Amino acid sequence: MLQLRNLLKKYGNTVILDIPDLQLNTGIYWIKGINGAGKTTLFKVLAGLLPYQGQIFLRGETELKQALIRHRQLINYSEAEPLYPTFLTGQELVNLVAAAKKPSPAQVNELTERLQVSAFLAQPIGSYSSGMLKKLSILLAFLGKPTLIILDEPLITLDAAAITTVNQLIMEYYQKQEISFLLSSHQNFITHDLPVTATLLLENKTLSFV
Ligand SMILES: Nc1ncnc2c1ncn2[C@@H]1O[C@H](COP(=O)(O)OP(=O)(O)OP(=O)(O)O)[C@@H](O)[C@H]1O
Repeated sequence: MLQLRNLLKKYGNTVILDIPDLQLNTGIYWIKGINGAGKTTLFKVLAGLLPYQGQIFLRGETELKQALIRHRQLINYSEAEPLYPTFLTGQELVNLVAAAKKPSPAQVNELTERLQVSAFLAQPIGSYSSGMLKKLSILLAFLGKPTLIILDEPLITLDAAAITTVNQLIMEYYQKQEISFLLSSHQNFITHDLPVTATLLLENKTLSFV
C-alpha cells in the first residue's frame, strides 16, 4: 500500500526524518512517538504538504513528487489541531473539499449524520468549539475514496459518543473498502477498540515496527 525509500526530511540543516526503507501493506497502523519525534512532519510529507528527499510510492504507483495531484486525492489527512479559515461555514468547507475529493452526496449525508455535525454546519468555523472543529476535520478526512487516511490525534477533544463513531467509521472503511489508516494517538485505549494491524514507533528519526 505504501512504500518509503530513503526518505529524508530536513528543516534547514536539521534532519527530522531519515527512513531508509519501509513497506506497509493495507491495514490500520498506530504511529507512536514522543513529543517532537516527527509524527506531524511525517504526516505532512505523506499528505504532499511538505517537500522531502527520497521516494514515496502509494499502491506501487508513480512516486508522490511525480503525481502530486493524484496522490492528494488518494491520501486524506486530518491534522491534530486543524486550522481553517474562520469566516467560512462548515458547509462551505465541506463543499470545497468535496469538489476535490469527489464524494457521493450519500457519503456526505451519512458522515454528516453519524458525526452529528448538521446542527452547526451553517455556522462560521470561527464560532466552533474544539470538539466541533475536530468532528468537521474527521468528516473531511473520510470524504471520497482515498487509499490512505491519516488521522493525527483523532480522539482528542471528542466526546464519548463521537469517539465510538470515529472508531466504527475507521473499522468500516477498512473492512468494507480496504482503506488504510495511519493513526497517531498518545492515548492507549485505541488498541482496545480498534483491530490495529501493527504499531510503529517513530524514534531517532526513523520509523520501525514495534
Ligand atoms: N516548520 C518547522 N521548522 C523547523 N523545525 C520544525 C518545524 N516544524 C517542526 N519542527 C521540528 O521538527 C521536530 C518534529 O516536530 P513534529 O511536529 O513533527 O513532532 P511530533 O512528533 O508531531 O510532536 P507532537 O507529538 O508534540 O505533536 C521538532 O523538533 C520540531 O521542533
